[in-house]
Amino acid sequence: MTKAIGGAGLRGQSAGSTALCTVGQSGTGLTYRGYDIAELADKVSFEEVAYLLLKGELPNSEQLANYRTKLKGLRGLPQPLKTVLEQIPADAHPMDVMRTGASMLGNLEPEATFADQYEKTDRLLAAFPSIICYWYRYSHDGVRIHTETDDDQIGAHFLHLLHDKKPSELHAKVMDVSLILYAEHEFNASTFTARVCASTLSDLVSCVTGAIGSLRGPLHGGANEAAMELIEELRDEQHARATLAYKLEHKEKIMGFGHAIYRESDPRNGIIKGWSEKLAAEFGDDRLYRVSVACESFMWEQKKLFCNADFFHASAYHYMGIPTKLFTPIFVCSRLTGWAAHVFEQRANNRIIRPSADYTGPEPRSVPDISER
Ligand SMILES: CC(=O)SCCNC(=O)CCNC(=O)[C@H](O)C(C)(C)COP(=O)(O)OP(=O)(O)OC[C@H]1O[C@@H](n2cnc3c(N)ncnc32)[C@H](O)[C@@H]1OP(=O)(O)O
Ligand SMILES: O=C([O-])CC(=O)C(=O)O
Repeated sequence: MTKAIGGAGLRGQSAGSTALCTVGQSGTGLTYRGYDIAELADKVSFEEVAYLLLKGELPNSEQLANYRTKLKGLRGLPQPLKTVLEQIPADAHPMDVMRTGASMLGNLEPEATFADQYEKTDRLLAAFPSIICYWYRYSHDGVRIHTETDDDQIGAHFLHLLHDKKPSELHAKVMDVSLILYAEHEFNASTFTARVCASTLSDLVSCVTGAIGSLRGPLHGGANEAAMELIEELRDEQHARATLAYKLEHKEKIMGFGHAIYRESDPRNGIIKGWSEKLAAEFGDDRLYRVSVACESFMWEQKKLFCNADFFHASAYHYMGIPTKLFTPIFVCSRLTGWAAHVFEQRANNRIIRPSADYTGPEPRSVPDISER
């Protein structure tokens, strides 16, 4: 549940309207076009959620089959894009790779008119896992991968490209759920970036590359990687509590905790936490899961701070063999759907977004000659 909040960061102020999502308004906290996140994560696939967000309603069986076939056909990367990806060093930030990859694709396949927006979004949706995995496998393993797998689901396709083999049913399911959880979240910082860009009547890829830049920061999407860096250092529950106590005493932010809108819990957390527990059991070493649970209880006891969507994603992704540096790019592969749906919505009822500022500078004065400064 939300409580009234105000102050810096435009907190608590409405910056527009949307039919896509509610955050903190319904009993359980998060809905996409009226559907509760828990029900979506339980009953449908990410491709159905993408269709829902982008086209307005869940697809029927035939529409879903056609949509999957279409997306599968768009996974290949043009040679000039592969050539660019091959120039990017292994120690580059993978979110910079995503930004450059999206931007290069936008150069090669520009959005000629807004009527192309659905086609261009589907292309990005299909190509993003290929972009990040092509760069990762080339720069880290020295191989040029073929990016067109026959996996029905985008999550399974990502794992297939990354590990060069089809994922287990469990891993494919968890990736699918993860993509659903990350798909959309109202006027968060990256989506708002996309909408501001869209409001100038810019092109879709510019909106998306700007949004990638906003998502990159550790206060937003980058928190799942920062959470992993924290938990991998924790030996056991006692060490977890002592480490957090030290950090809180030194006024450090604990990444993966807290939220700008939710006040008591993030409805995505319980879902990914449940899958992380299952993955821990399969993995055969549950240390990361146990220390994460210890962090969760400690932070609630001490600060009434709760895990957001990112915290248990860290252990879940790690158990599936995903390198930490690829965590936030996966968020991009999912959130693209929300960003694009917001761009469509902004374009359909546009006025340039241009707020005012409260001036705090000097009173009007005249320019002194340079010899007097
Ligand atoms: C998918 C996502 O993007 S979810 C967000 C991912 N980001 C993170 O996990 C980063 C860590 N969390 C944070 O930095 C913040 O909680 C944010 C950025 C998510 C929200 O920021 P705000 O809206 O400013 O937080 P909020 O107003 O609730 O903060 C209240 C108090 O709790 C503190 N606080 C909030 N989160 C944390 C945290 N993770 N660790 C320690 N203290 C915290 C704040 O410093 C603030 O203290 P103060 O009143 O003494 O200044
Ligand atoms: O809503 C926010 O501010 C951040 C968030 O959880 C998200 O974008 O998923």
